[in-house]
Amino acid sequence: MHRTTSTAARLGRALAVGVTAAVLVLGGSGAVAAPAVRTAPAVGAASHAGPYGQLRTLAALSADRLATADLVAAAKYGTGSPIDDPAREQQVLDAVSRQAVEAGGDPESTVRVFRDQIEANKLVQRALHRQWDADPSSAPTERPDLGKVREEINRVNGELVRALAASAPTRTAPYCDGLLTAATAHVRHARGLDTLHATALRRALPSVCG
Ligand SMILES: C=C(O[C@@H]1C=C(C(=O)O)C=C[C@H]1O)C(=O)O
Repeated sequence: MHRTTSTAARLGRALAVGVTAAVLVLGGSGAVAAPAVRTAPAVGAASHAGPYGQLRTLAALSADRLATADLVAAAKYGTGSPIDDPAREQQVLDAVSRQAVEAGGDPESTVRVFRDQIEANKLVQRALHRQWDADPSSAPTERPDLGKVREEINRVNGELVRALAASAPTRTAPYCDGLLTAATAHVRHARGLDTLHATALRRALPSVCG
């Protein structure tokens, strides 16, 4: 019988693709911090990369951010904490708006991109909660620390803000949509994303171009 991928397997895959997951796992013997590992392509290089490389960096960072949705979903599952947290969302949007100005980017378009990033994250969380409700044996057996996962989200947010600022001319170019589609497909295959995460990745990116 088909069995839904466990959270541990997903976390392993997230680590394998290089997403930092400094996750505090709560266990009977106390808290164990998983190792923090390297992340996506160096964003400092994004401004030197060509248009396709810049868009691939944006897609890769968006996939990094989406990988955290599995951990957030596990952190909230069975706790009564809602998937939607409007206060936290506002904090994220205020922070990225400030960071965009610091990075020489456009705060309005940065906020638009992050609204989509947040919707994509919640899309994954909702789907996983539905899966776990339908098949409790597939539900996570460990609960990540939401505060630690949010630290990781904040870190990816900062990288994404800087990558957006560094790719401003590419993002308003007429070829942006086509290149972004190709870059998204590349990241999907390189990361081995399943249908849910591939769908969410597309949901994360429609405001990048234009
Ligand atoms: C990721 C979380 O879940 C939702 C998605 C958010 C995001 O993508 O930044 C923020 C708040 C929540 O609405 C969270 O609660 O931290």
